[in-house]
Amino acid sequence: MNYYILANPHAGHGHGKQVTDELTSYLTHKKITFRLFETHQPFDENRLMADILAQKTAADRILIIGGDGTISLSVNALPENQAFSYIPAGSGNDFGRGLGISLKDTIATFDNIHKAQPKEIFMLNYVSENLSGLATNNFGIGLDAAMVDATNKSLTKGVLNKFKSGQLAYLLSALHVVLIKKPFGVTVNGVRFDKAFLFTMTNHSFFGGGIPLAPDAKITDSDIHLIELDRFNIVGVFALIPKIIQAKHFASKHVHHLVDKKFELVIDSDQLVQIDGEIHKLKAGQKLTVTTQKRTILK
Ligand SMILES: Nc1ncnc2c1ncn2[C@@H]1O[C@H](COP(=O)(O)OP(=O)(O)OP(=O)(O)O)[C@@H](O)[C@H]1O
Repeated sequence: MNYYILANPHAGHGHGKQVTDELTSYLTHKKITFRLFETHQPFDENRLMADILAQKTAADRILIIGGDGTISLSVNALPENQAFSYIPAGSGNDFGRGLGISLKDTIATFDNIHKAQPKEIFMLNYVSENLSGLATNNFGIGLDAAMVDATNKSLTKGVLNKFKSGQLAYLLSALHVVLIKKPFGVTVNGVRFDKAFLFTMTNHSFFGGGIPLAPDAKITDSDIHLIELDRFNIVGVFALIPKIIQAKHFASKHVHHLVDKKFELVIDSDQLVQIDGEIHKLKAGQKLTVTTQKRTILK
């Protein structure tokens, strides 16, 4: 049995390389055979995963090293029945947090992987006219999409990530976007929201680098958690931000928490959406269906 490792050395501003070097030295020392496939440019995961799938045998294992972007792209390139393992090496690492994997101890994480039995987890499966795929973390319309868009464009993120403050970068972008983002209308599973502001679906707890947006969501079940925040007065919205970080936001009457196996929704106006931190567009009037898909992990 060989490990086929897909690694993003640039994840976590170079942490991906550190983790990969540490792991490959350990594997060599332990005489565990592996082949390493490193990304050479953004969005290389699809090509590398195709190479891996063409070369590996049924007995071989796939191990992914990187952040939330790497795992999302990699999983989208994997067939539904292909098991995988994951070692987080990004800045936000929400998927790693959702899995309950150590974000620090690479070797302990690998030792667990090496002796693991297959486990079922669930991911969001989204389908609309122009947009379909799997989300390993979350699918957000409105505020978080605007926030991710602003954060991606912001120089601030690069500076703050050097100090390992990815969460702070998201927070600062959020503060700015909260002031300028307009609410939107949406109908979801027959429920109407006229002033949706934050509208995010997830099936594990974490968002934006460790913020517990859906504290009771579990990656091991097929429930999808939808968190909707109405746009109300701006002072109130700002006051909710620390409550979200402390997982106390469900006490607010402006926060709605829907849990279901399937969400069907239509938005009233074109909106940016963020899917695992990547920005896309969803058009007004287009039906979006979100369910879950079962995947197998060794962790
Ligand atoms: N060789 C490369 N050179 C430059 N960028 C790369 C390379 N390989 C991958 N990337 C890009 O690296 C980026 C960061 O990857 P990833 O999202 O996994 O880590 P992160 O952003 O540091 O962590 P997180 O998403 O957990 O906050 C992705 O946008 C990916 O496209």
